[in-house]
Amino acid sequence: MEKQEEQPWRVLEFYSGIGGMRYSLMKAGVNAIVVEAFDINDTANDVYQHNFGHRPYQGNIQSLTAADLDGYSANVWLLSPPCQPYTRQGLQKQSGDARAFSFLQILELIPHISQPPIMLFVENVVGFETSDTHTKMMEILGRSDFVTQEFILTPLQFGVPYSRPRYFCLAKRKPSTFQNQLLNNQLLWSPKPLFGHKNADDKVLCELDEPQGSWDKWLESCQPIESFLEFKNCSDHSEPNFVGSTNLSADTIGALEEDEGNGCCTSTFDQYSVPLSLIERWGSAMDIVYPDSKRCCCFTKSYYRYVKGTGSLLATGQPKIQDKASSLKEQCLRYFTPREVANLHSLPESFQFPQHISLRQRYALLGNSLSISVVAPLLRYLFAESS
Ligand SMILES: C[S@@+](CC[C@H](N)C(=O)[O-])C[C@H]1O[C@@H](n2cnc3c(N)ncnc32)[C@H](O)[C@@H]1O
Repeated sequence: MEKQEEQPWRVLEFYSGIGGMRYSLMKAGVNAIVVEAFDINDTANDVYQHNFGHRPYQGNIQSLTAADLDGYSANVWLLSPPCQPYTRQGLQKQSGDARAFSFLQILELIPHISQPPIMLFVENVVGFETSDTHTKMMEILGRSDFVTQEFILTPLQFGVPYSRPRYFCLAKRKPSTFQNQLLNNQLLWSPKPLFGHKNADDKVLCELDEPQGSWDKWLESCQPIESFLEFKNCSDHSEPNFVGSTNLSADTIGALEEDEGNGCCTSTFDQYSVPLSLIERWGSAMDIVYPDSKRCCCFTKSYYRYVKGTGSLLATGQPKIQDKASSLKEQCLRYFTPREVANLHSLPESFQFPQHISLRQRYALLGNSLSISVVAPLLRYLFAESS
């Protein structure tokens, strides 16, 4: 779809979830409107509607036709398709996984749309870039006259103490061009081009190629986890030790009340403490961080349901027992609250869950979402200097 000067870009948000792409677009500050969002999940759509006042189209993306898409006169597509076909925990069936069908099918429609999108943005897990779905995506984009630049980036590179490396594909249809055309057809591991490093010479290009080993060097410039917490202490429920003057968010209180209503919690903060039985059984597999840590692990949709590999736990014990030798039981371990996970995903303060969304659903929806601190600068770069 061609665009008139000064008109806002018309965006379609596929696999919208709780709206991470839309928040990123807002944060990027580009002149764009989301003309429709699409998600099959009722609960995700409740949250999206609660925050944006618009309910996404609730159907299977696989059933959309070229005529349906023509009807939106959109010129930008944002897509964050399911990642299970490519995750290490999954069976890695890639394009053979039913959850990958809708993504390939929607891309296959591009040549059949009377005015195809000018820009495309795809987010997925690391591992996608070596999948056969990726090969097919690149083949369709090439056939449809798109030029691509790909990135693997993590919030750690943007000052956020959160390790969530993700794959991103930015695509522009000719004659549109990227700000830095030297990076066409490359996979980059550095955010430098997003910060206006326009004239990439060979030296910079080598640096951009560095795989993840070098991520540690970004840690020093990250804020401590403490800046993302809404409360610190899990041991003394009568006197919660709030960080700064912040009170618990309406979100957290909502989740607590709702779960108390189900009779599964006796004291306000109990549901965030890690039970001793879990510590005894899984202690050695837990990723434990402290308020002054500069890194925590990726929160997945199974956080709070399973311990291993689903996200970090917070030790809120006194600094003097912050050493490995001290018993885990003394370290006062707790889960990050949904609001804290939202903060680490850089969702805005205004983001809220409707009351009826349970604690587990909140974690699941957040685990599926994305880092706005990473996606916003990528979108700004994608939209820049488009001709
Ligand atoms: C990785 S999540 C994307 C989350 C989103 N970016 C956010 O910020 O919350 C994938 C989303 O795609 C939705 N989904 C998966 N398959 C779908 C399909 N065939 N049609 C419509 N939505 C689908 C899921 O319900 C889920 O919300």
